[in-house]
Amino acid sequence: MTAITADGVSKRYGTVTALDRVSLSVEEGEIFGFLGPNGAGKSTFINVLLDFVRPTDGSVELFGHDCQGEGVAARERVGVLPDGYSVFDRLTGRQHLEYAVRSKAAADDPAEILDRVGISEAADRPASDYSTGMKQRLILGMSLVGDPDLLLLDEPTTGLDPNGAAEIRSILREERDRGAAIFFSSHILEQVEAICDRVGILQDGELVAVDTIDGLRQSIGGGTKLLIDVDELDDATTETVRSVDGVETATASDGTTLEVTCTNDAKMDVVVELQRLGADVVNFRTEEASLEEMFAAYTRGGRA
Ligand SMILES: Nc1ncnc2c1ncn2[C@@H]1O[C@H](COP(=O)(O)OP(=O)(O)OP(=O)(O)O)[C@@H](O)[C@H]1O
Repeated sequence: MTAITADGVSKRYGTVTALDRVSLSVEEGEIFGFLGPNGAGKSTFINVLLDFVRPTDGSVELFGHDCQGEGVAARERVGVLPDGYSVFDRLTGRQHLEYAVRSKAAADDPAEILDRVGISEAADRPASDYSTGMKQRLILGMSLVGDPDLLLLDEPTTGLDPNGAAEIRSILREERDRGAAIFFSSHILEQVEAICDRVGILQDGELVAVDTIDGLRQSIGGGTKLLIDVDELDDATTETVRSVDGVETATASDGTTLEVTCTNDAKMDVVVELQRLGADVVNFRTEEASLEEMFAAYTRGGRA
């Protein structure tokens, strides 16, 4: 079933267009990454889904229920980790979970969830004593109560160290595997690349691309990255390679390594050009473009 359906959603604050005709859908059993730089409109979109913000135009549905007209029904099957959440300072982690279980009339064991999100040691300490990462884990734990069919997570890995972020990703995969839809916003590209089935790229309120990571790679022309070791490398050589047809970027790294992103067709042209310039190619390897490079290609404009 379709978990999220957004149809032409716009939100304007005075002269600021926070969302500009955003249309997308997210299915159950998929992890959708909502990616964009600061101020792109990610939180505004999640807030529209939660009916904290009313759209200026367009509509959004969760499981076929209009988020604005049928808000209670729309949010019934949803677990949320909002932007700028706060904890109840005097309640312990366990009491937070007990509260979530009661308010959702669920049957979860708070101890099990605390263990799952890695804070069982701190279960009986007041949440005011928790670090940022522990609070994040606690709120994520609360969002998991009742096995929701959709998890809406605004920057879920903020404040976590790399191991913590990896643990959270593995919880999200488990949730996806039991059939939940997961929608999470992030400006951290690696987080999205590591886990998402599909990605939407938001730029100045506009959805400039929606695809799988592989699909995005293909649509930027193969997005091949070449790493070419040469005997000597100067600025003029790098500059000339940059002007070869089909080359997106060319940068010198480590003194004698040239990093080039280009279309598949341009690969050989780059090598031929280097030879023409008299550079001796010592080693040559290719890598797939990272999400970071794709993101740069999209947000520079002209790619959508
Ligand atoms: N209540 C508001 N009043 C006026 N402008 C707002 C309001 N909320 C958001 N905006 C503006 O809308 C735009 C999108 O903001 P939003 O918080 O949705 O971005 P974001 O992608 O979540 O950013 P970040 O990654 O920094 O959290 C920004 O220009 C912001 O200043």
